[in-house]
Amino acid sequence: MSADTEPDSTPSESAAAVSQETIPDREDQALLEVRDLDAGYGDLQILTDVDLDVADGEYVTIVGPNGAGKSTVMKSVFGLTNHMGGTVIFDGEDITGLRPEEIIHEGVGYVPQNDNIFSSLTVRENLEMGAYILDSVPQDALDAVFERFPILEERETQKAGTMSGGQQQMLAMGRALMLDPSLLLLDEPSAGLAPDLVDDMFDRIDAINDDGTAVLMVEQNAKEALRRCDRGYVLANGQNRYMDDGDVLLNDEQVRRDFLGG
Ligand SMILES: Nc1ncnc2c1ncn2[C@@H]1O[C@H](COP(=O)(O)OP(=O)(O)OP(=O)(O)O)[C@@H](O)[C@H]1O
Repeated sequence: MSADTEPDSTPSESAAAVSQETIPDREDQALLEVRDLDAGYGDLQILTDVDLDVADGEYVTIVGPNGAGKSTVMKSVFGLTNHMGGTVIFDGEDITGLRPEEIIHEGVGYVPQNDNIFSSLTVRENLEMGAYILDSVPQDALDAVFERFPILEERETQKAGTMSGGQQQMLAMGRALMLDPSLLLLDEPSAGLAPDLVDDMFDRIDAINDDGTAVLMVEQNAKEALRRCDRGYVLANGQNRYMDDGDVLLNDEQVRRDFLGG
């Protein structure tokens, strides 16, 4: 569904339409706080007044129609869009307008949807690139990634571009985990995966989150994402529409009808 054909939904009774009043009070444990974010590309504004919170260790997902601006939210948190207004606070620091290299330093890892590996480099070289901001590659981080994704150790010397889609996605995640981020941004991690690999990918994301890393994920596979996450946001036309616990959104009649295909 394109942005200009999005349904003109109104808040339903159960799922909470987002306003400052409905954002939970997570002041004590807030890791990421996005407030009134306006952002876009060049002069083109895509996001308007977007609010979003991720608590320490929380698993949050953003769903919504094609072109809603979901990826733009992720890119904006990671300093890859033109910032036009509002603030992004991470772990108590104002990271609004910082460059991606600076944001990585703060503890945010980002796995983009496309072009998320270096195809001509080996698996190991890709992982080492994940730690490029450090003077040397931390062996314990490499060991932890290999432990989490044993296939990457098996394929250590293989050119990344020759691996399957699922393995490349694991590599992209592994690279982002090399700096042990406290927040991992995942843009469409199941995109392009064979159906039998999608569940495995979601299980791996669950495991990363269970080990304490907060996750902010954009997914087209909205129902499964809402099933797995703690809390979800529905974004449409570059604006917040709903925010609630994943299962509340999943079971909300209007959200289902307008955004989840019934
Ligand atoms: N680099 C760019 N330059 C200009 N416009 C862009 C750029 N990237 C995205 N857009 C536009 O921003 C809008 C939001 O795109 P975005 O990719 O954030 O949406 P999305 O919700 O992630 O969609 P999808 O589910 O299709 O990936 C779209 O109209 C898109 O065409």
